[in-house]
Amino acid sequence: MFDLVCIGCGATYPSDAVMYTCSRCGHLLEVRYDLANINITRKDWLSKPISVWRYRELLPVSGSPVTLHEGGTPLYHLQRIGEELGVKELYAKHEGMNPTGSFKDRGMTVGVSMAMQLGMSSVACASTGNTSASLSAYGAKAGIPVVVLLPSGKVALGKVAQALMHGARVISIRGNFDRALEMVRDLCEKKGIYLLNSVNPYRLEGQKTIGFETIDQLNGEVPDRMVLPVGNAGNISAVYKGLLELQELGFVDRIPMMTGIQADGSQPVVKAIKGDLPEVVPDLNPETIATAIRIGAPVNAEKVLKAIRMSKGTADSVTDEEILAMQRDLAQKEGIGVEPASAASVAGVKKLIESGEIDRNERIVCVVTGHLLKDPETVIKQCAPPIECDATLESLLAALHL
Ligand SMILES: Cc1ncc(COP(=O)(O)O)c(C=O)c1O
Ligand SMILES: N[C@@H](CCOP(=O)(O)O)C(=O)O
Repeated sequence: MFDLVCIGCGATYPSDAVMYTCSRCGHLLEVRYDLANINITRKDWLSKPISVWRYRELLPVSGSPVTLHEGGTPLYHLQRIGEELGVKELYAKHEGMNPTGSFKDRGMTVGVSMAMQLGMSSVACASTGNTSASLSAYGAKAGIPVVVLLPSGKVALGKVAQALMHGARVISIRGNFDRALEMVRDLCEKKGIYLLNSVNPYRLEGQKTIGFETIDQLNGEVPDRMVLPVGNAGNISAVYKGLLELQELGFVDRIPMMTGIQADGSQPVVKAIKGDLPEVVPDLNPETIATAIRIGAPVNAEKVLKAIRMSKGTADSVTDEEILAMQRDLAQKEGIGVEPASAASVAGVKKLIESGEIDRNERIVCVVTGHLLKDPETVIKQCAPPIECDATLESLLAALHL
C-alpha cells in the first residue's frame, strides 16, 4: 500500500493518479509506503537474486514488471586508487553494468511498468542521453512508442545510437537540456503522454535500489559516505529516500553522508550547499565535458538539498581535467570503464580527501553511473591511436619495440 505525497505541503494523492507535481502547491511528489504494515525481513530479501526486483515490497508495481534484468551491479573495491589516496575502504558501484549501460535502467523498469499499469499508451523524456537510451529500450520491450528530446550536439554518440536503434522518435532540440525538459513536460501534459524524467515519482523508486544493493553487498553494513555525480539530482535523492526507508524498517541504524559531485562549469547544487542558500539558483549556461551532468536547473533541487543536509553530507565540484584524469585512472588502475560524469564521483572523493574534508578512515562508496562505451569520442580523444603495422612478425616486433 502506498500513496503519492507532496514533498512541499504533504497533500496526499491516490496511487493510480497520473501526476508528477502537487495540484495545490506545485512541489514534486514522492511515493510513501505504509512501512509499519509491510511484512519483510532482510533474510527474505537475501534469499532472492540480487536485482531491482529483490526489493519489490518497497516498489509500487503490482503486476509483472517490464524488465531487462536490471540491477545486481558489481560493487568493486578500488584497491589501487584507494591505496594512493590513503583510504582503506573505497568502493565503486558500477551502474554501467546495467542492461543499457547506466543506472537509468533501475528507474525505467519501474517507470515503464507503472506506465503500463496506469494504462498509458506512450512515453517520453528529455535527456542528456542515458535517460533516452534507457527509456527507448524499455519502451521497446513494453511495445509502446517513445519520444525523446535531446539537446542538439550535446549528447554522447553511444547514447544517441541506442535511442535510434531501439526505435524511439528522436528529436534534437536547439537548446540545452533544461529547455528540453520544460518542453517535454508541456508536450506530455498537452498530449497525455507519460513523462519518464525524474519528476516521475515512480521512476525514482527503482533508482533507490542502488542503496539497498550496496547495503546487501556490504553484508548489512552502512558505508560512512555515498558519493554520486549530480545533474538533475534525482539519483542521489532517490538513494537517500530508500535508505531512510531501510532505517524506518530497522534494517540499518544510520544513513551515510550523502555527497554530491558536480562539474565546475555546471554546479548549481554545490553553490547552494556551500553558500548555505535556501534553494538552488539555476545556472543558465551549464558547460562541461561530462555532458550527462550538463544541467543548470535540477528539477530535484529541493530533494537533493534535503538529502545532503539531513545526512550531514556535502557537495563539491571538479574540473573537466580532474574528471578525465579519474576516468583514465579507473580504466587503467582498476579495469573499470566509465563515462566522464561517472568518474566525477571518484574525482570528487580525491579532491575532498586531499583537502582534508573527508576522513581517510571512512568507508566510502562511489556510484559510477554509466559505462565507458557511452561516450567513445571523449575516450578516443584522450588516447594515442592504435599503431598500424604490416602483417608480418618483423613489423609487429618493431611496432612493439621488441
Ligand atoms: C551517467 C550519469 N551520471 C550522473 C547523472 C546524474 O544523475 P541525476 O540527474 O539523477 O543527478 C546522469 C544523468 O542525469 C547520468 O547520465
Ligand atoms: N543525465 C540525465 C538527465 C535527465 O535526468 P532525469 O533523471 O530527469 O531523466 C539523462 O541521462 O538524460
